[in-house]
Amino acid sequence: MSAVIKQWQDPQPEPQRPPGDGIELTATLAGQEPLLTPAALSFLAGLHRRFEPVRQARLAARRERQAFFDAGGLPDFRDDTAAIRNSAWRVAPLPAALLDRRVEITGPTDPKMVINALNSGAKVYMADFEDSTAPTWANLIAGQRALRDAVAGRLDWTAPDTGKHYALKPFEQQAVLMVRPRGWHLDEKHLRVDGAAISGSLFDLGLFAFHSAKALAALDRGPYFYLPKLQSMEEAALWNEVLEHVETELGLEPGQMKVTVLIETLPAVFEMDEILHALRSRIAGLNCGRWDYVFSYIKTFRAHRDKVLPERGQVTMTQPFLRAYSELLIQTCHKRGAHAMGGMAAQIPISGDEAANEAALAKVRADKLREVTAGHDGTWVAHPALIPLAMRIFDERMPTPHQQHVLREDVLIIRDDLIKPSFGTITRAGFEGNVEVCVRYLAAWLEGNGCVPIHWLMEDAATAEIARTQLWQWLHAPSLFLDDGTPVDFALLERALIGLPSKLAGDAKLPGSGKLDEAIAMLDELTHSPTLAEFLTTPAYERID
Ligand SMILES: CC(=O)SCCNC(=O)CCNC(=O)[C@H](O)C(C)(C)COP(=O)(O)OP(=O)(O)OC[C@H]1O[C@@H](n2cnc3c(N)ncnc32)[C@H](O)[C@@H]1OP(=O)(O)O
Ligand SMILES: O=CC(=O)O
Ligand SMILES: [Mg+2]
Repeated sequence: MSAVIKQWQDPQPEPQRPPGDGIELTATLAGQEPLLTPAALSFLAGLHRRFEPVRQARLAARRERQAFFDAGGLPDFRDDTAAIRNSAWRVAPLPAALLDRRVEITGPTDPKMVINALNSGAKVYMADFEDSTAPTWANLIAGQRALRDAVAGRLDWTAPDTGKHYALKPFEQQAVLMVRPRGWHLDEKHLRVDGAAISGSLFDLGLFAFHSAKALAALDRGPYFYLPKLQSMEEAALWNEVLEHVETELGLEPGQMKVTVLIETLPAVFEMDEILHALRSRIAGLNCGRWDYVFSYIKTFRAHRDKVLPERGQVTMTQPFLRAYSELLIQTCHKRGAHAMGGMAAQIPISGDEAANEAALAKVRADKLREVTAGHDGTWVAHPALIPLAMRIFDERMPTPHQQHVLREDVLIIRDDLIKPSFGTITRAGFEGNVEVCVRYLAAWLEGNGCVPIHWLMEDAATAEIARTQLWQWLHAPSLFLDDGTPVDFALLERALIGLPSKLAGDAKLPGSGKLDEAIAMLDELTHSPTLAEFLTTPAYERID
């Protein structure tokens, strides 16, 4: 289990800032000053002042578009951007370090994870301030420090309980570092500029770039980023402007900072060409962020009774709407000279049960085989033990560094393929499983842990969001029944919630055990609310330090 970071131990002298500069830090941790220097804060404030109005406009555009879907509208390819889709252009050539990305490991940014991931043998490590991180100030500061020290080659860590020492392998043997900042919808409440919270995206990306961009550029390693949860080409254009500005401010070459965009919202799948185009001087690929994509499908169609999905376990990548999404992503990327990255299988290794472990690994193997056969250029794993398995499959099936030559011209995907209803059932176990995952994940998150194993599946903000939005949609859809004929109603939810504390009581090591009551109350409130909350993490963020 990744440890929750508490505090730094090495206090530094207090830096001085001019009074009345409009910058306010509302939290302090011993030792945060070397990161949040006056120059770094002024750089972040500059980002905020320049880009906050546009961020707010983009968030308002999301709300407007959702109102159209709620009124019965359906997503579609845009008329006003047909010229981008229909003309010939390619993205800028990819840097050498990003040509072969066959296996990427992802994970939170505490020092042990960072060292383990960089040493793991994966081609890339995506250091995650997003789906797998609960953005407590302590986690963010420790993560930023770990990444800055890793880039500088001086990160090491000793486990306080066992005394085990962790140190980085030589640079040439490390995975290539990519950083995923939070999405546009999240604020960083601990840094306020002119009275308003700065965007979490700008804080995460800006602070990392401020400290490490020059060093990474000197190593010919970017910096490189994964950009999450975009919904439109205008949001991609905003990112491009931010990155151009950062390059200018930090004295980097134009296009030095490369990005991979997660296509993990339903609106974005209709704008993949446009997103690549908006970022064409710096984009290295798109990624099938399948878990958020399913979450977004549910959210977009919250009011569409005919698009209700079956229980989570039945929504696999072989459902027609998900297969269409992955094939269109591959076709679009390869046409434009970008990598088409696959996504995350949720299974993790199971210790102490050989048969169950083999069954879990077989599912991961099947998923990776599907990806490489479809034409993906690489994939994600959640755990280091899965790297050899994924690597073997890609090595066997992809002898070249990537397979951009696989154009998938056999694929013809139209709008209706991408929004096709899925068939399946909702069982009692599926309903109760959603309740359990929501409560346990939320409880862990409130304690500062953004990624936990539950029943040997990796659960993070994206997978938990599927469970949460499914419950809301099922409970608010008229006349919905479990496969045994039981009506899906609030009585069913109450029974599941009431039974949960006793079901979990025996597990003293349960992440989040101190926050179960708070999590139960939150889920109860979120599911009863007549409107669907856009993100679980927004109200939950108000409750963490
Ligand atoms: C939908 C999406 O966005 S997917 C992307 C976001 N999600 C992720 O990145 C998931 C990352 N994975 C994880 O956080 C973890 O693997 C978990 C929580 C699922 C399981 O963690 P644990 O229960 O600690 O796993 P386990 O005990 O088997 O770990 C064994 C070792 O591997 C390490 N490890 C596990 N996962 C990772 C990882 N992703 N990166 C680096 N090291 C890891 C552990 O730190 C531990 O190290 P140690 O032996 O030195 O102590
Ligand atoms: O970020 C990845 C996802 O699946 O969501
Ligand atoms: Mg995601």
